[in-house]
Amino acid sequence: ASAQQPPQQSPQPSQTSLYDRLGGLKGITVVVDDFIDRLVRNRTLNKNPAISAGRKSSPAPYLKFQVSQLVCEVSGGPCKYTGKTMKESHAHLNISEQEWDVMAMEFKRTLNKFKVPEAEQKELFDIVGKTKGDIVARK
Ligand code: HEM
Repeated sequence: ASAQQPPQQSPQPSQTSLYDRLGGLKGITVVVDDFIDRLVRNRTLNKNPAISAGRKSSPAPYLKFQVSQLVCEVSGGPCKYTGKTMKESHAHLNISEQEWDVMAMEFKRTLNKFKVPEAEQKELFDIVGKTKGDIVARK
C-alpha cells in the first residue's frame, strides 16, 4: 500500500465570506453610515484641529462611500477600493492613541446598535486593528 492516501473528501468550505455575513453592501452601508455620523459629531475627535480640517476637505457622504468600498473589499465582497492608502489619508491628521480608542468605542456602539454578532465584530476589529500603525501618529 502506498504511504500517502489521497484525502477522501476535500475540506469543507470554511464558511461564507464576512461580506455575506454582514449582509453585503446593504448591511455594510447602513453600518458605515451610522459609524461615520458618530465620528463626525464626536466632540473629542473634533477638538483635534487637523481632524476638524479634514472633515471640511472630505465631506461625510464621501467618507461613507470610501469606507464602504474598503470594508466591502476587505471582507470578501465584489468591490474595488480606489481611495488613498490609510497612511496617505491620515498622516496629516495627527491622530493620537486616545483618539483611536474613541473611534473604536464609537465603532463598537454602531455594531451593537445593529446587533452584529460577536464573531463578526471580532473579525471587523481585527481588520480595523491592522490599520492602526498607519493611522495613529502620536501617543
Ligand atoms: C481615530 C480614527 C480615525 C479618524 C479620526 C479618521 C478621520 C478621517 C478624516 C478626517 C479623513 C479625511 C481626511 C482629509 O480629507 O484630509 C479620513 C479619511 C479616510 N478614512 Fe479615516 N479616520 C480614522 C480611522 C479610520 C479607519 C480605522 C479607517 C478604515 C479602516 C478609515 C478609513 C478612511 C478612508 C477610506 C478615508 C478616505 C480616503 C480617501 O480620501 O481616499 N479611517 N479619515
